[in-house]
Amino acid sequence: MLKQPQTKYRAFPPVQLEGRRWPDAQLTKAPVWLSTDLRDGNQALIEPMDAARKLRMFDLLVQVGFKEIEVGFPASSQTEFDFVRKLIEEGRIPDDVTIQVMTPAREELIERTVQALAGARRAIVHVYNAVAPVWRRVVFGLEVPQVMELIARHVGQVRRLTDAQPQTEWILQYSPETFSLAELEVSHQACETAITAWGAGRPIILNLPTTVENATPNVFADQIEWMVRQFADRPEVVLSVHPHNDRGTGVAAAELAMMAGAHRVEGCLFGNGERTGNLDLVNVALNLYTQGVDPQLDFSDIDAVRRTVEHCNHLPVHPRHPYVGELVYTSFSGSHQDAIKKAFAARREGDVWEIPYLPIDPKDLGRSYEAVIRVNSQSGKGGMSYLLESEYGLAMPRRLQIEFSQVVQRVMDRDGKELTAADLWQLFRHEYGLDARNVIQHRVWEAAAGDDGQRRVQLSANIDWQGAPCTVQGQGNGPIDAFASALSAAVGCPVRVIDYQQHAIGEGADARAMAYVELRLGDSPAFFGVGTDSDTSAAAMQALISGLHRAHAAGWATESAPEDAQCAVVVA
Ligand SMILES: CC(=O)SCCNC(=O)CCNC(=O)[C@H](O)C(C)(C)COP(=O)(O)OP(=O)(O)OC[C@H]1O[C@@H](n2cnc3c(N)ncnc32)[C@H](O)[C@@H]1OP(=O)(O)O
Ligand SMILES: CC(C)C(=O)C(=O)O
Repeated sequence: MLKQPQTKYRAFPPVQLEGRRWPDAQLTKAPVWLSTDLRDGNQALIEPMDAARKLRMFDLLVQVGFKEIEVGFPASSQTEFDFVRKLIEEGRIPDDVTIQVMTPAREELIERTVQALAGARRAIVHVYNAVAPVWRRVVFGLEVPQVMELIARHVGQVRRLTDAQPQTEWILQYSPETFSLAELEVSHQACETAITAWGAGRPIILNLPTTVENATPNVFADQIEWMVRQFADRPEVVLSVHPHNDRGTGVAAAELAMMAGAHRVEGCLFGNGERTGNLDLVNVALNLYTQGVDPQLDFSDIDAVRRTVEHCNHLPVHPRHPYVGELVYTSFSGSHQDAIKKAFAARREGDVWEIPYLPIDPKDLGRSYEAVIRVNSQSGKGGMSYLLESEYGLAMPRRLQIEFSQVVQRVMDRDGKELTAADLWQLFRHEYGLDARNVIQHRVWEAAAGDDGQRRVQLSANIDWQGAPCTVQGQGNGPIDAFASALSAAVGCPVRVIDYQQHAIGEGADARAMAYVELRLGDSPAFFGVGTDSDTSAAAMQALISGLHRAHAAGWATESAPEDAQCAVVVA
């Protein structure tokens, strides 16, 4: 790269526009959309579409809701010509859809183009020629007056040929190709020349392209507002824009152009097209949708649209592509996951969509919440607890989330891979011994009230303590308290329950209790235990043993069992 790029490149000059209004405009309705997937998109493909792929794309565009579709460049090849004939002759164009075809300003090509449209109910003939200085000088070798003469002659020819087929309702589209690179006065003169040659007052679309993006989108917006002012009092003129994406700002250019007064927008699905692509129409449409504006295009099964587009174009859509990419609704990072999880929990039916890091509800586009949160080494407790809650119904207490996320992090640090919900669930079951059946049997009965008059219960349980069956007994103000005191006696060290929470998972006959206990063994730090059972007391007791096992496994143990222990629990 050059140290002094100004010796080779120069900035496009800003537009001198007094009192520009577009910066204050707000987009409140959808533009007229024109899909050029079958023309500009197609001409950029490694393998242009055959008839079958073209038809599939056409049907998709109709189904999504496009009312104007550029179906090809009939003079370019027999395939293109035949495709247009097929649509017309087989009656495949719905009454509310208008097809458009493109031709350069060349006599024999215009003639063939109009022939291709014979019998169409309504059609847009799209004539283009480049108007920017470099093209005039290098490509055509024409001065401005000769460019105007070229337009007048060829638009006049389109008029004569189409007038001879009055059964079709004709619209002319004229594109001063390379508009964004041209002097505004020259583009304006080119458009006026086309209007005059077509016949003042007859419907015409003036389509203003950034054939190659060459400036920041505000410059394009200025250019469009300047043109809008020239045609403000001519209702027969539809001002259209056709952005490309060379600087990566095709969408911004289209949006600012709409704010500047463009009525119509041309582009392709997911931004296929020459070089870095045409404007991505899905992106603009869904940007409108997220502002509460009906885009008049239906992407409620966006993945089906993507699959068809990938099939027709033989090109993949990037996993990070706005709204549609495989990863665009996924958060891996902990702080994002935490915010998303909290926002989902706070959200009530009918609320305005306010979920952090998710500009749109994936469900509106037919995507599930499944992929919203995925867990890797950048994740925290929020992410893994969201997955365990959404997939397995676990409502883990906050401190358990913190404890288990350290277990998850250790596995991540070791393996460095993503953990799925199923992986996390397996790790959780293993860590908290959910598959072990530690409480084999238990019995609880009322004991005489204590001196304080409070209720006392007596509990006896057959448990499996580290592979050895034994019976423990204890008393307390409820089954959990009684079981804690039974275990204290059995292990010879006080088992203190700091916190206990329980909830159901599943419904009806399949419902199970999920119990979470936080305990200390003697002076140990707090450990969580988790238990599950169809019986709520059994679940709680399982959780206590689970916590005890974990404390024990971490090296916290009594020195020896007291002599009056009900069973010979051997603790290391
Ligand atoms: C920005 C855009 O997307 S514009 C659309 C571009 N799309 C396509 O080109 C796809 C289809 N094109 C084709 O199949 C072919 O190019 C055809 C059939 C149109 C023409 O093929 P050819 O006659 O072999 O010409 P070629 O492809 O080399 O085109 C260049 C010629 O057309 C002229 N030309 C280019 N654009 C235009 C135009 N809009 N109006 C008039 N003449 C034009 C060039 O000056 C050049 O003329 P020259 O041969 O006298 O120097
Ligand atoms: C609108 C036409 C001429 C076009 O495809 C372009 O300029 O990119």
